[in-house]
Amino acid sequence: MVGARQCFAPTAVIKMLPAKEAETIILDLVQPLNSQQDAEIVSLEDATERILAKAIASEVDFPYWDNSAMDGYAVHYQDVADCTPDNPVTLEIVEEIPAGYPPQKTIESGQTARIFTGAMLPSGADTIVIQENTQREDNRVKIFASPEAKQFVRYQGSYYQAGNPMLRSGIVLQASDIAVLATAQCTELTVYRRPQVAILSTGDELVTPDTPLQPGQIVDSNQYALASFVKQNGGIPLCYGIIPDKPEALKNAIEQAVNQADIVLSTGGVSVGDYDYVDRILAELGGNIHIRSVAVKPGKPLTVATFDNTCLYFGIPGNPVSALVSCWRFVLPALKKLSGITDNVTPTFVKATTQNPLKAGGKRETYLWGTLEVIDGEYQFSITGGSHQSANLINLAQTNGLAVVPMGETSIEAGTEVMVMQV
Ligand SMILES: Nc1nc2c(c(=O)[nH]1)N[C@H]1C(S)=C(S)[C@@H](COP(=O)(O)OP(=O)(O)OC[C@H]3O[C@@H](n4cnc5c(N)ncnc54)[C@H](O)[C@@H]3O)O[C@H]1N2
Ligand code: MOO
Ligand SMILES: [Mg+2]
Repeated sequence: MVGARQCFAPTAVIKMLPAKEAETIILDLVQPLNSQQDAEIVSLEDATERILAKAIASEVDFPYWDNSAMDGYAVHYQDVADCTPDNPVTLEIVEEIPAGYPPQKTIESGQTARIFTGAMLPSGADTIVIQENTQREDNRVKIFASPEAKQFVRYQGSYYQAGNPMLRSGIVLQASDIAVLATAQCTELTVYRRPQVAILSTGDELVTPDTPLQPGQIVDSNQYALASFVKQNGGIPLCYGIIPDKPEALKNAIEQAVNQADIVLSTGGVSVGDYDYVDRILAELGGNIHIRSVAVKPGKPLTVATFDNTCLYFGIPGNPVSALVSCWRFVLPALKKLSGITDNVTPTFVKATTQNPLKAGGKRETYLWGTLEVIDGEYQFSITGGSHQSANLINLAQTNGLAVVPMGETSIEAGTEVMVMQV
């Protein structure tokens, strides 16, 4: 726990933690959902983007049966091992096997079956000759080229053998996984329940978007931004709306949220102003405060607290850009780990060439928003035009990358390398 701050003590006593250190502390605080108590059954149709809570093994081999990979003829390899265009071999066609129908006959030496892609290989045959290398004459076929032994046969179990591990728990199910599950005939799966994330906007100046603005008011954009962020990342947003800067009202709302949600995100009220009550209330409610400030711009005030290991609380700054940067940089890894995801929970940083000079104050790791593109196979970063102040959410729209100017550095020249966080 970072040293406790007196409620209205000077800000100088609050230690700004480097981003990486804060990320480590936060991830250490996160207790992933329990794969039994926090799991639910979903149908395959509803499983996309859900996180597997129970590893999957199939009771059936794949391919299920030996079958043909091509349209052609099923043969004994020995019968056709030496054919050439000048010295073809003629075989008797004893059966036609379309996909979906079991073969009725055993192929003897000198015989063949007409076969189609996906159809079961008849017993006796071990190789497929593609029809391009043949010429049919009634119930006979001439083979003009020798295949390789076992060519174009997809053997039972050659891709997967029943009982082996198929999909591990902790993965986010994508279309390719869904295909595997369908093939394994898993029509119902055990996935982690979605985490519940309470969202509170604090501030007397805030109104909902449908309210005509009175002087001094501002629309509560954070509620919508954070709800969207939570949904995008598999959580259930519990929208608590606007809570006034009144300690009692705020305390009640925070207490309720902490009791209801896995994660609570409040915005505003975490800096040093006289109406910034969040830290004090968290302490009064018995929260264990681990972080109060991070060396990140925008997003310096960040309170991270835990309640009896059942709820992780993020007191996020009110400025709208700071709020989203804090979510991308610090809340997302926590949300992913809590959700049961086991791999790649931390943000992805890629090396890019910046098209523009990047400026920073040097005291904090600075995140500048813009566009990340791949041009001629290399990442290029273009900073968004306009003000990069934390209140300017307008030019944050369509951002897909945040260029990072490290702490201690004040500029990065155009045309040089910069690390960019993908968002
Ligand atoms: N003397 C100092 N003042 C400030 C410092 C400091 O170190 N010393 N830090 C500044 C920084 S950095 C930030 S970031 C903000 C953080 O302030 P709070 O988290 O306490 O947030 P508020 O004061 O409540 O609001 C800040 C700003 O954001 C607007 N806001 C708040 N909530 C919303 C919302 N839901 N939707 C849209 N906009 C919102 C609010 O109107 C304020 O303009 O503190 C600086 N001050
Ligand atoms: O850190 Mo504050 O978020 O600069 O605006
Ligand atoms: Mg404030």
